[in-house]
Amino acid sequence: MTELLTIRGLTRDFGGFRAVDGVDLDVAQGAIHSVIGPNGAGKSTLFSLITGERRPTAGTVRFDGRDLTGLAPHAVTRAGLAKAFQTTSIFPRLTVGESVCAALAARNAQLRLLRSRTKAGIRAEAETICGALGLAEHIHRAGSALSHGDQRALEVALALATAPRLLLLDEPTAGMSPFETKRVVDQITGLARERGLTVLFSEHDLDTVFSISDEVTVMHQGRVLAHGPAAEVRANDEVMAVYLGSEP
Ligand SMILES: Nc1ncnc2c1ncn2[C@@H]1O[C@H](COP(=O)(O)OP(=O)(O)OP(=O)(O)O)[C@@H](O)[C@H]1O
Repeated sequence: MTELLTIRGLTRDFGGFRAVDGVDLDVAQGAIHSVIGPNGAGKSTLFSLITGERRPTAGTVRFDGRDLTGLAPHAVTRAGLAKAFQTTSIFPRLTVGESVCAALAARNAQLRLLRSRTKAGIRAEAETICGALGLAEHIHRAGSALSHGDQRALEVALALATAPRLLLLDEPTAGMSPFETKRVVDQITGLARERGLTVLFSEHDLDTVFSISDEVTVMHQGRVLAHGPAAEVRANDEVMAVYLGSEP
């Protein structure tokens, strides 16, 4: 299988504390790959090293054969990697449709596609993205008026508007009810399969992880404790001991 993202020896120190410690990670093209681990394992820090929000102390990040190590976030996005939930990225006063159109227009301007795309074309693409995330009925509502689950779906829509090849989702279901969790997870999985998107996500809910992941990487104290196909990781006693020992 072709690897889209290849991480080697990725390390990040905060003062004398090593939050991410020599992580190797391969994400295959088209895979849904999750990173799990107890609180403080280093998942969010790892993601921020991939997106360029933080610079690694050591190690490399390669994406589709290109070295992205230490690049600024906008350069990483331009390379085809988008992360949802890194900030509250929705525009509260714009409607859902306007927000997605703004994100699409920004991407087109960046790629100098503006002249080849009509406003109607952008609106049609925004409608497709909103429809895929269950937001069609909210297209004329302000982002701030949406439920928590719909706001998260909008954040995924904004990330998708950058036309990524790899979508990074940091705890996509945090704070959601079981009903909302199922809806968002089904939509993300459906989108990924339909568009051939590669997804790397961190998640606390193990039922979600094992139901949708092709591959699972388990982190503990900044290191990779285990990785492999979801069924294999689930059957790993050491992994379960870490969870039972440190998770409520
Ligand atoms: N800016 C920082 N300065 C100092 N220490 C930090 C900083 N950011 C994170 N850490 C520490 O690094 C470790 C890893 O944190 P990180 O947020 O990456 O873990 P996590 O696996 O994402 O946790 P959670 O599941 O709770 O979100 C933690 O011990 C945290 O306290």
